Amino acid sequence: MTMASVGLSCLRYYKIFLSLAALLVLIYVLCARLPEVHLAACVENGRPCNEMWSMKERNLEDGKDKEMITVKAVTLEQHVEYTRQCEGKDFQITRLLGAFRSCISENGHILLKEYLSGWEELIKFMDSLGMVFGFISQETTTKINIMRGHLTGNSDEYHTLQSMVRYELDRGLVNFKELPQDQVPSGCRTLLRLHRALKWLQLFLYKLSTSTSQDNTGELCALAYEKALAHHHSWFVRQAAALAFLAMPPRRELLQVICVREEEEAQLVLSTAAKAIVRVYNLTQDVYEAYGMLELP
Ligand SMILES: CCCCCCCCCCCCC/C=C/[C@@H](O)[C@H](COP(=O)(O)O)NC(=O)CCCCCCCCCCCCCCC
Repeated sequence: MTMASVGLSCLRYYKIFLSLAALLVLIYVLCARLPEVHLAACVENGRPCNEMWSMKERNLEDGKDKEMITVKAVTLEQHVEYTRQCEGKDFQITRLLGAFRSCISENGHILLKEYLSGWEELIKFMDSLGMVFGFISQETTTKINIMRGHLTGNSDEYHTLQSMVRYELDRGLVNFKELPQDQVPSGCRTLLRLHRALKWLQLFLYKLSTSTSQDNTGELCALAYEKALAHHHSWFVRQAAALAFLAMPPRRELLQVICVREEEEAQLVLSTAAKAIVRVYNLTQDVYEAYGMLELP
């Protein structure tokens, strides 16, 4: 047997091994069972949410224009903030809304503690979808932990996004050229990763709010991902994300995790969440743009 033929057969085994590995990963992702999501026990003022919702909806005149939608959203915001409970669930859309709303201070600064609580709620959401989303949840947790590390002991400097940017820039802690291997990544760089993912989330929430039960949630995810995030990720991460999207639960199940039952309620909750996130996203984007930090390595 010549060296060339040994090399060729090794290459063949290597290819077979690679294909098998890819197939196994695919089967694992497709077969991983998402946890059984029971119908959410959504209680508001001691009554089932949908009952409360129909009452509220009846009290509002029906209208298709934007203004009417805003009126409805304001009503929802007031209610979800104080009374809406989704019993027995880790993830609470009220907490998510509360965090992303309250992270904007009166002068339009982003309060980091509240911002990170919003992210922690999103981690709970991902965790409730099962293991397939574990790597995304883990990556998010890593970024949150880096941020929490910065906040610990430097709470004044890291009180807001704006104070963090000033502090890190003044001390030369932001690296514009390359990611330093031997030091903790800066808050500016870390938050930028989360900020980019918020773009994905706002697009996804809007798509989900305007979709129907016929729409494939994985496709909605993928579309939003292509638009907002894919170009920031390596080839490997893009493949892993594509596999995770295949395992996205159907819309109906997602809505159960969010704890809404009726279509109208779903649209309101999702678009309200998207709006709250857009405000945070835009304010953050302005800061990163102003300091030329949108491409931090
Ligand atoms: C529930 C569905 C989840 C779909 C999530 C879509 C985003 C998918 C891509 C995430 C890939 C994460 C893998 C690692 C990426 C990192 O390379 C990359 C760059 O970091 P580096 O510069 O330090 O290397 N990291 C990141 O971009 C940070 C990604 C953070 C992902 C956050 C995703 C949040 C998803 C929240 C879903 C919640 C839906 C809520 C509905 C009410």
